[in-house]
Amino acid sequence: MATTLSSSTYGKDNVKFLKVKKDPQNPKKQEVMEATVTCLLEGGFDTSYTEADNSSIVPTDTVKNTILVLAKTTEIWPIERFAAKLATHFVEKYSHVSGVSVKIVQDRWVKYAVDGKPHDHSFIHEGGEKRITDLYYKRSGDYKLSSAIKDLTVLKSTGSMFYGYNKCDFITLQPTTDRILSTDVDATWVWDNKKIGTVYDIAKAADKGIFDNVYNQARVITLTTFALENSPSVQATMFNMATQILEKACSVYSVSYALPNKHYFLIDLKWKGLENDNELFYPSPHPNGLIKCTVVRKEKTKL
Ligand SMILES: O=c1[nH]c(=O)c2[nH]c(=O)[nH]c2[nH]1
Repeated sequence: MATTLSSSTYGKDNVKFLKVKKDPQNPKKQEVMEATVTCLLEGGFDTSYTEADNSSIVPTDTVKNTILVLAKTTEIWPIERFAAKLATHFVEKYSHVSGVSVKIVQDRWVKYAVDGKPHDHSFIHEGGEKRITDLYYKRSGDYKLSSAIKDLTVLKSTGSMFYGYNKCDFITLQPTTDRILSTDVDATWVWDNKKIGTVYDIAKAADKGIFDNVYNQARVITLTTFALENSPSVQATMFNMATQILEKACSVYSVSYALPNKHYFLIDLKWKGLENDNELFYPSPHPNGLIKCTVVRKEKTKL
């Protein structure tokens, strides 16, 4: 059968390292970054697929070595800076590379307090929560950079409602003004290239603290809104969170949330003559709701 290669990309996935950064004034005062990197190349590799000609292939082993050498020899905080460093490296070094995708997933190691002050080099691994960046960079100069919080698991035991929804002959759900709300936060924000500049300006934005600031703001907004709002629905809450991030972060173009609604069902104890006033729940493993949205600023209407 006559076929043609319609698209391809390749590289190394799951490249892991932990980097220690020492304070030059006090080498026992340290920061750590544990990261998992994916780096995929595209470009003039077609004949490796279609003619078994390996001459164009930069081996995935070389891609892995590059990630580790650049992790050792360059500044890698924040992850957005390291993603830009990797992407530009491959395009600069190999003339047949036309595009690079880099994804970096950072573990959340947080210094913990000893005698009331954060210890210099002892950290807690805060659950499964990750900080993520995704960069797709093309030789033409185009790029798409996003950052994300993933698997930040939260639960509130009251302060959440759900009523007024569509009722049809398939409905069994009872309306409630008091329920448990729980989710694994997946929040992603896409950066506005017009505000950041070229891919080489990502390092400048990093120097200004933009990536760390917005990450911290997005995390605080998510957690504060989750706690303080009497949630009418997951939909309304996530829109509210995304709007606040867009209000605060002028370099962000869009904000997306993908939130599972992890159900906790009230256990019926009437058979034992016991009232269950939202005190004992069954954590239902599945199914879960899954609610997603992307929010952007409204375009200003021209007068
Ligand atoms: O916040 C919610 N949104 C829904 O769309 C939904 N659907 C449902 O059964 N429970 C909920 N809760």
